Parts: sequence; C-alpha cells; structure tokens
Amino acid sequence: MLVFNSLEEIKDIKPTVVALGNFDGIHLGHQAIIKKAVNDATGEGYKSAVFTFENHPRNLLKNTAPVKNILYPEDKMRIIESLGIDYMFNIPFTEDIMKMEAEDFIDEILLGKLNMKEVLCGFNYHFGYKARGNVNLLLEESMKKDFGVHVAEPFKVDGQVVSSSLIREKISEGDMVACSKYLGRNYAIAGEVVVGNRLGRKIGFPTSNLNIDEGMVSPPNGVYITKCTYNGVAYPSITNVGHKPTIGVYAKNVETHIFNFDKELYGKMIKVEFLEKLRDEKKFDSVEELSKEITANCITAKAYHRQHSV
Ligand SMILES: Cc1cc2nc3c(=O)[nH]c(=O)nc-3n(C[C@H](O)[C@H](O)[C@H](O)COP(=O)(O)O)c2cc1C
Ligand SMILES: Nc1ncnc2c1ncn2[C@@H]1O[C@H](COP(=O)(O)OP(=O)(O)O)[C@@H](O)[C@H]1O
Repeated sequence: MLVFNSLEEIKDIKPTVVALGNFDGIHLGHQAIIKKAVNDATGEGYKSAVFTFENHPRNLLKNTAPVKNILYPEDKMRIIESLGIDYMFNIPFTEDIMKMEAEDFIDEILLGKLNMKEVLCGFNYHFGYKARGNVNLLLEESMKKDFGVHVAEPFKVDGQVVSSSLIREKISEGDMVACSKYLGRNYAIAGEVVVGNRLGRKIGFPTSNLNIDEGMVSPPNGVYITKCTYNGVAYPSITNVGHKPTIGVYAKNVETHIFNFDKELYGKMIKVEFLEKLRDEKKFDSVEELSKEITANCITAKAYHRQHSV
C-alpha cells in the first residue's frame, strides 16, 4: 500500500475507486465499504484507495468536546492495508481544507489529485465547507463530471446500526463482547512494554505494562480476560486497567499477566486483545487480599480460555 501524508505529496496516481470517510475503528460497516472499493477497483482495472483525515475534523471546530480515537494511526493503516487497499491518503485536516467548498473538494482533490473514477461512502457522509457536501451533491456532480457513486446503506448487527460513536460508548462501558461484535475483531491496545513498580513479580503475578494515551478511548478501570500477542504468538492472559489504588497513586495504565510465560518484555511490542470484563478495579486493605483475589480471577480467566480455546 502506498501512503500519502499530505496533499502536496500526491502525484502520478492511476485511476482510482475511492472510499471516503473517517474510518475510526474500521468497524464492520467501514470494512464493507473498503472491501467493496477493493472489489470494484479489481473489476475495473483501477487502483483502490482510502481517503481519510489524519486528525478528526470535529477537533478543529471550536466549542466541541474533542473526539477520542479508537485506533492509533499506525493500527488504522495496518488494518486498511490488510483489506487490500492500494493507496492510502492520510491527509491533515487544516483550515484551508475546512474552508473548501464541497464542489472544489470534488474537483481539486478527488478528481484533480486522486484521479477518482468511482467514489464510495456511507449514507451520512458529509464534506466541504460547513459540511454542505453530502450524498446528493456527489450524485449530482457525478452526472456532470462522469464518475461513479456508491452509497453504503447503514450496516447493522442484530438490528443495531454500527458506528464509531457506538463503539466508543461500548469501550467506555467495558462492554468488550459488544465491541468484538461490531468491530469484527477484538478491541485491542498495542504498544511498547514499559517498566512498572516491579512489584508484580514479588506478589507472584508479573505483568507487562502499557501506558494509556489520554487522547484515545480506553476501557474503564477493571480486570479483563485478554489475549496477548508477542512476536506473532497469541497467549492467554488477564489484564488490569487502572490506577492500582491498593499500592499507591498511579496514572491509568494497562498491565497484563500472561499465563505460563516467563520472558522479559521491557521495550518489546505487545498487543492486548480484550475479550470480556471480569470485575471493577478495587482498593484492597492489603496486598495479600489483592493477591488472593487475583488468584481467583486467574482461575476464572483460565477456565474461559480453555472453553474458548484461546
Ligand atoms: C489480574 C489483575 C488484577 C488486578 N486488580 C487490582 C485491583 O483490583 N486493585 C489494585 O489496586 N490493583 C490491581 N492489580 C494491579 C496490581 O496492584 C499490580 O499488578 C501490582 O501491584 C504490580 O504492579 P507493577 O506491575 O507496577 O509492579 C491487578 C493486577 C492484575 C494482574
Ligand atoms: N507471565 C508474565 N506475564 C507478563 N509479563 C511477564 C511475565 N513473565 C515475565 N514478564 C515480564 O516481567 C516483567 C514484569 O515484572 P513486574 O515485577 O510485574 O514488573 P513491572 O513493574 O515492570 O510490571 C516485565 O518485563 C514483563 O514483560
């Protein structure tokens, strides 16, 4: 996949089928649009492309609460690439783009820069100054300018329309089962293992710690059944998300105890997939009590892993 990180970099683009959207989370609805772009492009002998903004457009508007992302940019890119996309346009959303009239966005960017022959987007996609551009405008312009338009209907799972905001809500509620259902994969946090308080090993449960980026959505404090991937191998695991109130005052982080595993992972990349929430995080009266509870949680998690053959 060829990645373009600014409008200026874009040149020598072969005719494209372009999927337009924010695509935060790349949930099942997004995947349907992206897969159709790949399919249509293959059928027509065109290149498939995703056009997305690097920063959430809503975060440039004043007086609105910042949108927290579900996926880190590198994870978003990796998933888009795995779906078979040829070109990824990951463009900063600037004042200039914000002020661009919808028709100019079509002429200058989609047709002018991206060599677009067909566009795919969701039924509620808006673009251009004051979000005046919509599906109707795309259809009108397509007649005059000779490009194809495919509008995706709302994608539903169990009668529920899947959306990034629904998934943000489910992550913040700790409803990991719903997240897996809507994402079509498990919700995950990946990163580099950082040094903690080195207490885990002492109490019999060494953990690999990841910092939490406050700009991202994160699950609520609590204990989760997880799967941890290191070096391409997935291990059954259990994870605490929170501040470890029993042992002190710490920033929220994600710490994972991998079952039947004994390796130093500081500085290594791991991915933690969240399968199910077991309980809320608690402040225990002693480390012994905490340790007893963790032992019980591990028994429950191991039974889950056996049952689900993780
Ligand atoms: C499965 C699991 C459950 C945990 N639950 C709690 C909890 O409810 N309350 C708490 O204060 N700490 C909890 N912890 C965090 C421990 O306090 C922490 O792992 C231990 O102090 C080691 O911290 P360190 O990795 O920074 O050395 C939990 C850890 C694990 C692995
Ligand atoms: N079973 C395991 N699960 C998770 N991490 C483990 C495991 N065994 C060893 N480790 C490694 O041991 C170290 C964690 O030990 P710990 O005493 O909990 O220190 P920390 O405070 O850094 O979490 C990390 O480097 C971690 O990668």
